Amino acid sequence: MKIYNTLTKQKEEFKPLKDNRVTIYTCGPTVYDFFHVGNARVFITFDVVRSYLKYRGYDVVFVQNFTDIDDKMIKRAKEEGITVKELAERFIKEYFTDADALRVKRADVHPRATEHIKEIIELIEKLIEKGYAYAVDGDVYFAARKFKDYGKLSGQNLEELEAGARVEPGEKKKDPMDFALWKAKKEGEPCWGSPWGEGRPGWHIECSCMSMKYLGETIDIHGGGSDLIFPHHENEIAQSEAATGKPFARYFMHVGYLNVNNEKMSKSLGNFFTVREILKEYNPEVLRLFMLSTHYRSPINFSRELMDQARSALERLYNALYALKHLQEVTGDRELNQEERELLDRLRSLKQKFIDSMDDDFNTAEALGAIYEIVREANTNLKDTSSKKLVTYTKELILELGDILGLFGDFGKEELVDEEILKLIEERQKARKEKNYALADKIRDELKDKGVILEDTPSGVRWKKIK
Ligand SMILES: Nc1ncnc2c1ncn2[C@@H]1O[C@H](COP(=O)(O)OP(=O)(O)OP(=O)(O)O)[C@@H](O)[C@H]1O
Ligand SMILES: [Zn+2]
Repeated sequence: MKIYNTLTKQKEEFKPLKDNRVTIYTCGPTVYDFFHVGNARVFITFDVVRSYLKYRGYDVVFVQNFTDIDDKMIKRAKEEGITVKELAERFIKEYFTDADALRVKRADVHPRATEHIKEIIELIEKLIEKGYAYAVDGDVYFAARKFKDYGKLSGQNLEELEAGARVEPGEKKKDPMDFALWKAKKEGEPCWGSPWGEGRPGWHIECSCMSMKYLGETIDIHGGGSDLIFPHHENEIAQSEAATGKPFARYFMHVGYLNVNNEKMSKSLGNFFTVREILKEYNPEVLRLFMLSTHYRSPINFSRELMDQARSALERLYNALYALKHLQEVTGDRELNQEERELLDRLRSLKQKFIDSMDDDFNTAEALGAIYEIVREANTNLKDTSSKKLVTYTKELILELGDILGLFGDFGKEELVDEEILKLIEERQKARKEKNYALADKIRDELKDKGVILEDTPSGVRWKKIK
């Protein structure tokens, strides 16, 4: 299988460092607010990467941190009149609520920066010892120029890096390219004791430290959004490789931006929707299907129109599954005939197409294409005279492939009806009997708003719930 590696700017054959074991670290959220749909793209992408690697038989160890101390955290805590710790506790909880709703599986470890201060200090001490870092008045900086490979990830040379570098007010670095490992305490800020006085860690060092602690000095895959390539991941490489003399991560994967009107969705621009808001309107799988319909490295534009299209596509997929479930009940158990064997061959090659697409740098858009083709084959070729074996195979295949993408988790849950819905369906049936089609349509719309889709079949009305 191939992965596009930002380090080499090309697709490379993926081979884990150690046998079958794959170690992944992704940069998680700064927990000062609810996360937005742009952040969710990264979480969903790596959720799929992880579950596909597992599907392919790898033993995956996955770590995603929480940044629970930085300028944004301090500022927001002040505004809210609470401590940074209270703020972090609150939004870590909210993160899990939303991530669970999106069916993003929990990482094996979710380490927090503030719980690794001791290890962070040890790493900084090591960098000072090796001559890569220096302390000035309680701050510690990394001397970027000392690390000869600085710029290798973002592909920038020294002049370009110098042109972009600047010294912020209050910083005491010797060179604009240097960056902070430790920041001396400012009045009213949370702080920890250190050999350089009270202070707090910089942002980049936490990830180097926690990645190495939980996954080893060299890991297989390091990921995040493309905005992290520079300076965050560049600095992580410099710090870690300067300390160990070993490669930090073998493959860097970066997720493209989720945009709104061609501008990156971000809190600072104010053009964001939280996942919490979006899930009031859409089923979580609609958001997943929407995201996965584009390759993870390409930009996506977020819009209601595209979300609505994803909703219709998801409905069609569920419809096909329900139709297959119905067929399972009415078909007979017999061996496949010639035509059916040919159909089975086509279904098997579509499964292979799914795998080939995912093997090609996790091309979920094409992989979904294979699922749509399987559904098309099912819709046109399977009927109540088909072999039950083939019907079952097709249904299970769609569920198996969908599961890798975190889809169809609602399948089979339609029996959990609420009373109100049943009552409305009954009223609509009554209206139809009385030929009061205006009322019947009104009720159908009302149900639709509740996410209930009705289907009138010769054997009566069937329905399912998709938000
Ligand atoms: N619009 C976006 N599209 C894709 N990924 C994004 C987007 N915005 C943020 N990310 C990613 O989300 C993850 C969580 O990061 P973090 O919580 O620091 O977000 P953030 O930088 O505060 O977001 P914002 O850019 O809105 O301030 C990071 O991997 C980041 O690269
Ligand atoms: Zn990070």
